[in-house]
Amino acid sequence: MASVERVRRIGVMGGTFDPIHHGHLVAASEVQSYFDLDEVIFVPTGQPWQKSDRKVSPAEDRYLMTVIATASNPRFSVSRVDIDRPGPTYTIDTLRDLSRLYPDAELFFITGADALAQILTWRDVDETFKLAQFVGCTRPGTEGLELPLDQLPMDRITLLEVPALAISSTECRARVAKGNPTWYLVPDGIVQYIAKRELYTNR
Ligand SMILES: Nc1ncnc2c1ncn2[C@@H]1O[C@H](COP(=O)(O)OP(=O)(O)OP(=O)(O)O)[C@@H](O)[C@H]1O
Ligand SMILES: O=C(O)c1ccc[n+]([C@@H]2O[C@H](COP(=O)([O-])O)[C@@H](O)[C@H]2O)c1
Repeated sequence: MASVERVRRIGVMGGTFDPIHHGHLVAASEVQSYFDLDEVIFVPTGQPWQKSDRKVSPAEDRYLMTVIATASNPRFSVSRVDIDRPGPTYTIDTLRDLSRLYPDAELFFITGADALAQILTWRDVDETFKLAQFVGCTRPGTEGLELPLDQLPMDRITLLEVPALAISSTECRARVAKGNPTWYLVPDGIVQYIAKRELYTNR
């Protein structure tokens, strides 16, 4: 009897990753395991339009850091779709591009609770929910955050408790600027890449 092939399940972890840290990696790993995902694709943003009030490192640096941080996990990969698309980055475009590349796959877009709480401000959000299921991971500091539950399609959203890592890219950048260590907050290769490229030194 011919075996029935399971639909491929792909996680999509979008982020600015400036820099990528262990909070991102643990969230992706937990969602991969919980939903038995075949793969998690990390997608660094091109131009994060909701962060236009701050200086964001060059996309190639953020892309390379994401490659370095994910290289050792056989289920993790990195996509350039957002950094190669000109203009502001919208998740609707990310998911359209990935749906074209993986037409038969089921997509799971992974966010932290803070990003999920802002999701109604995203472009074409109704359409976005049609292209992927959403997974909102708990994140320290977001405990009191109110999700607009009555306005969200909760049948397309799973809230997942992940091991709490109180790490943010903002804190990592601030530590580098002050000369404090980031060892063990980010993978070793990222500490070394930040030093080599002199990122976040405000020079
Ligand atoms: N420690 C964490 N635990 C769980 N999710 C996280 C954590 N840090 C970031 N995320 C989620 O990862 C995604 C990408 O995050 P992003 O690259 O903006 O990192 P960040 O640490 O929030 O950055 P910044 O401090 O610069 O705003 C977002 O959905 C965010 O909510
Ligand atoms: O689609 C949008 O309008 C939109 C607005 C803000 C953020 N996002 C996406 O949310 C993910 C996390 O974003 P950030 O800025 O918190 O790193 C990343 O994939 C962004 O492209 C998407």
